Amino acid sequence: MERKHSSPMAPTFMVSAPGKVIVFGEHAAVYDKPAIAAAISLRSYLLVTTLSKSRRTVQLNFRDIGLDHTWEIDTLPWDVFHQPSKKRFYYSTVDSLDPQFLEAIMPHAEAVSRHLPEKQRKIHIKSATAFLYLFLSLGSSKSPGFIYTLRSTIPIGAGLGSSASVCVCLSTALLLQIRALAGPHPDQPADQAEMQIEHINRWAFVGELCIHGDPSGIDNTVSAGGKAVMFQRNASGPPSVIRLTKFPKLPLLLVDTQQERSTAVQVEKVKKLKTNFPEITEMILDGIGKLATSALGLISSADFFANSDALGHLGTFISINHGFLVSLGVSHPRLERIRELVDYANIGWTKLTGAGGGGCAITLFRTDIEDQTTQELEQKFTAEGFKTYETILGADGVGVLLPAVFRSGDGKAAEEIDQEKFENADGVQGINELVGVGARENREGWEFWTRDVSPR
Ligand SMILES: Nc1ncnc2c1ncn2[C@@H]1O[C@H](COP(=O)(O)OP(=O)(O)O)[C@@H](O)[C@H]1O
Ligand SMILES: C[C@@](O)(CCOP(=O)(O)O)CC(=O)O
Repeated sequence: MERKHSSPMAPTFMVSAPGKVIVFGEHAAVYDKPAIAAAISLRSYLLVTTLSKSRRTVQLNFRDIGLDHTWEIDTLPWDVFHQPSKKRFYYSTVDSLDPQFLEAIMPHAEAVSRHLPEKQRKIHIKSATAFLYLFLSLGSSKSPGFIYTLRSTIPIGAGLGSSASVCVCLSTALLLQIRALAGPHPDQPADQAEMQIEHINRWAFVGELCIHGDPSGIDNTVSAGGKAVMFQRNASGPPSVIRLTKFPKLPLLLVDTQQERSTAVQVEKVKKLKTNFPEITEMILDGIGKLATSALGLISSADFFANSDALGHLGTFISINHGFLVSLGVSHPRLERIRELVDYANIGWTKLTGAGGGGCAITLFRTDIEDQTTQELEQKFTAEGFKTYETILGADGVGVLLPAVFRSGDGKAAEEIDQEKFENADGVQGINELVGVGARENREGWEFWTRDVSPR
């Protein structure tokens, strides 16, 4: 209730960024091989409330993981982050974390969730570290107080890029607050939008570094820009990103093993394999990269849907990619069970997506499948404790709702999204109904940075 008495200095606003599926190339992407990923319709939403001048606190309220912590702005290590020799700017490229910054943040990050078991607290500390690193890098000691409330419809740690989408939301909100972003707006020149997406993406990558250690950058790249991309990290410079503007609407099923795992652990597993068996691991990673390149050739061909063999070829690439990932040791019996059920029903081709070790699998359907067959399969998945998702590939990237008010096109009154409504939205459906991007017809307000769509 106290909130109602405060007089906000800036309007409450919201940002949103999508999750993703990696269609080809996970793990190999970390070792500079090409990979293909597409944004999906599941998203994270971050509501930013500005406090009155007298309240010099910053509150991080990550509802889905139960993290709620408030820091006094004046006690944060601004002097360390703002030393002239180390100060970074909104347009800076940061590709590694500064140990001195991390050391300065640590006592503040470790102050969170002291009442919780160690395993859960560790997750909270990582999220808090990512937030504080970005807040101190981009913000100012003179900053007013804020509340950052996050809710997501992306399952956490399931290989669908939940962490990247959170980092893209944080980076966008902070860049908007320091007025480093002029958009998005409908008349924005494409090259300006492209540059702003790039700034968002660079800082989101810094957040990913805090959560993961050694991310390739593919997740934040596709979450920030949306649609689909061919991504290749480059040891000696910025990654190459090819926007796939004509990515086909593939008939995909997404199945979640509901088996917990961490991206950092799976990436570490592959690193160890590479250290112990460098030649053979390099061969596998190289094979995965070649599959991504071949798949790109296939889906870019003008007659992809007209050619009756093309979908089958793509499916074969998916099966081979999964086989390679099994060889890297990042599958899981629950993922293999999904593959077994799909293979047995003979309805398509399956691979794990994301880091593996649990998480999700994607199945590319054949075209001639009866509805009844897929329904029976989905029932089997449910009976065995899997969760299926329907999603659309090629969703919009990061978007903004500023102020956090919806105006319906049908003459209804404007609807304000306040802290309380957002916190109390009931589950995924409640979030989608309250703030969902494109979830309701005739709803105006959300704006997206639109990438240069000229083919590259
Ligand atoms: N909804 C969320 N709220 C807060 N933190 C989140 C959320 N989703 C993801 N994260 C952060 O990202 C981590 C999961 O990242 P990761 O293991 O890479 O899974 P994913 O494959 O979904 O990205 C979590 O431990 C947490 O730190
Ligand atoms: C395994 C990897 O290629 C993808 C990880 O995806 P996710 O965090 O599981 O959504 C790691 C990376 O590219 O950073």
